[in-house]
Amino acid sequence: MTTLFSAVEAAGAIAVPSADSDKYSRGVLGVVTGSERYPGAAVLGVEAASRTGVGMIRYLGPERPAAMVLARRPEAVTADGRVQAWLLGSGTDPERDDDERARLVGLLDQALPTVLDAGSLDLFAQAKGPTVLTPHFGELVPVLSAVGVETSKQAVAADPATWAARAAAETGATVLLKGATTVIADASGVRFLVRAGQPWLATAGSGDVLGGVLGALLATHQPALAERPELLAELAAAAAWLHGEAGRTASGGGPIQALDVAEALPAVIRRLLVGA
Ligand SMILES: NC(=O)C1=CN([C@@H]2O[C@H](COP(=O)(O)OP(=O)(O)OC[C@H]3O[C@@H](n4cnc5c(N)ncnc54)[C@H](OP(=O)(O)O)[C@@H]3O)[C@@H](O)[C@H]2O)[C@@H](O)CC1
Ligand SMILES: Nc1ncnc2c1ncn2[C@@H]1O[C@H](COP(=O)(O)OP(=O)(O)O)[C@@H](O)[C@H]1O
Repeated sequence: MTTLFSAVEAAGAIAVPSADSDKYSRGVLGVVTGSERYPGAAVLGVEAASRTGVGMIRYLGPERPAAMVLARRPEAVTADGRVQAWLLGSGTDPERDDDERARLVGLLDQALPTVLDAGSLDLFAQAKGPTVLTPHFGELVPVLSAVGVETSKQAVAADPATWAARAAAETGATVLLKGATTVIADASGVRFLVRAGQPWLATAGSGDVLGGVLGALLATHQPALAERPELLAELAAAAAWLHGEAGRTASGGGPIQALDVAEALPAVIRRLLVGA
């Protein structure tokens, strides 16, 4: 059944720390995003994840984006270690060498909750854990083509719900198809429509911020996801709702940049949790 996702449901997706929480029990998000060409995507995703709330972020991407991530967020850790969920692909190139492919496949073999965005969308068949694909209309076309379904960006734009459901059915992943209305579909069909955002969100890097929000929600719900797979679509919808609402809050009717959206997240979450 499809429902329009609500603020109450989004509030339920926030993992609030308790007196016995520590940074590991809250959840660690591993991030492999950004490249020489698009280093900013790494900064945007890490900033968004950190402002959504997570115990720790391990940024494990290339050197230049890593330096930029640390300059913006010294809290990020660039050493290998325990991780509860992965965010892969924003700002990366799907034209990777064999070593990089083997490394990413190795991460996917861990079967942890994973967001596959942008340059990592082609790895959906290698993902072993609960996986959310986060394409825009243009990016859904090659995902479908890889499973033998030919379509076009125009066809997807004309009927996003149908194509999101088809992609979920064919790939076995949960699909978050971005747009003015974001569609979340899983194996049971279209689960949620999210219309929290507004057109000022159509700005470069906005999707990289969404990836960070979703990564944080997966990392903070890893044990629950293992018990309740249908939670994945709920978390994806919550991420789209938080992203949209943060965009609306940051904008107030005027222009915004992607980083503004990430910075507005704590206020949006505070309003959801304590109504202030
Ligand atoms: N600061 C940074 O580091 C930033 C880094 N970024 C990173 O850049 C990488 C590439 O991102 P990208 O998918 O936007 O690819 P890009 O080559 O621009 O477009 C290819 C074609 O796709 C289409 N298309 C694009 N968007 C669409 C949409 N929303 N809805 C529908 N269609 C859309 C459009 O097709 P057309 O307009 O020709 O129909 C366009 O020609 C990716 O890794 C991302 O994370 C970006 O987030 C920006 C900030
Ligand atoms: N007209 C719109 N109204 C509301 N939200 C939008 C609109 N256009 C884009 N968005 C949102 O902005 C984000 C754009 O993501 P994406 O296309 O991946 O951009 P980028 O690659 O620049 O990060 C998505 O979350 C999408 O839902």
